[in-house]
Amino acid sequence: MAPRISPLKDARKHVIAKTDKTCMLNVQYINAVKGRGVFAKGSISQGDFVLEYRGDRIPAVEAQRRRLIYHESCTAFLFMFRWRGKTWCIDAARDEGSLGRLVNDEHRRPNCKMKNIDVNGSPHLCLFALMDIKQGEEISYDYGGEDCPWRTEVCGAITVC
Ligand SMILES: C[S@@+](CC[C@H](N)C(=O)[O-])C[C@H]1O[C@@H](n2cnc3c(N)ncnc32)[C@H](O)[C@@H]1O
Repeated sequence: MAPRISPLKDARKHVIAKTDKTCMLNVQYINAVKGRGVFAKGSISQGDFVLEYRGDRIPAVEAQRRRLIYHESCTAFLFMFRWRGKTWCIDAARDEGSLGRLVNDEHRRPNCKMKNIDVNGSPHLCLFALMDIKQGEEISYDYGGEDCPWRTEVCGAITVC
């Protein structure tokens, strides 16, 4: 059997090639509230690189401008992060078929974590598995922040989460 490639090397390989692990992941429609999600087609081991959140990398000021002009459903694709002392954003609003933009939020028991990795001097947001993930499980991570309305609203009723 071929030796296991390190998760970081695997991430860099996919970042450079701009590819998703479509042999390991697929997209499924979940329901009208959540929309689509990304699911494991096979088992994923704790620590593995899962996918990159790909999109346009833009400075915070440009993200702010786009937030004002985008339809509300598109602002969910603006992922803010810090890099070298400044705030940046990956804007994945444009659907280019990448899987990263379709991963849903889970703040109680996420199975992945978003990490910022340096590839040839540029930051890239990559998901790594926090635990072993079984075939058929939904890939999730904690979006962070506190402004995710679905965490507290269920069919119009307010619940305590
Ligand atoms: C980055 S998109 C994720 C992909 C999205 N599900 C789709 O089908 O396009 C973020 C949006 O997905 C939905 N979403 C993400 N996590 C959710 C959750 N835990 N419960 C309900 N909706 C969620 C919200 O509508 C959110 O604005």
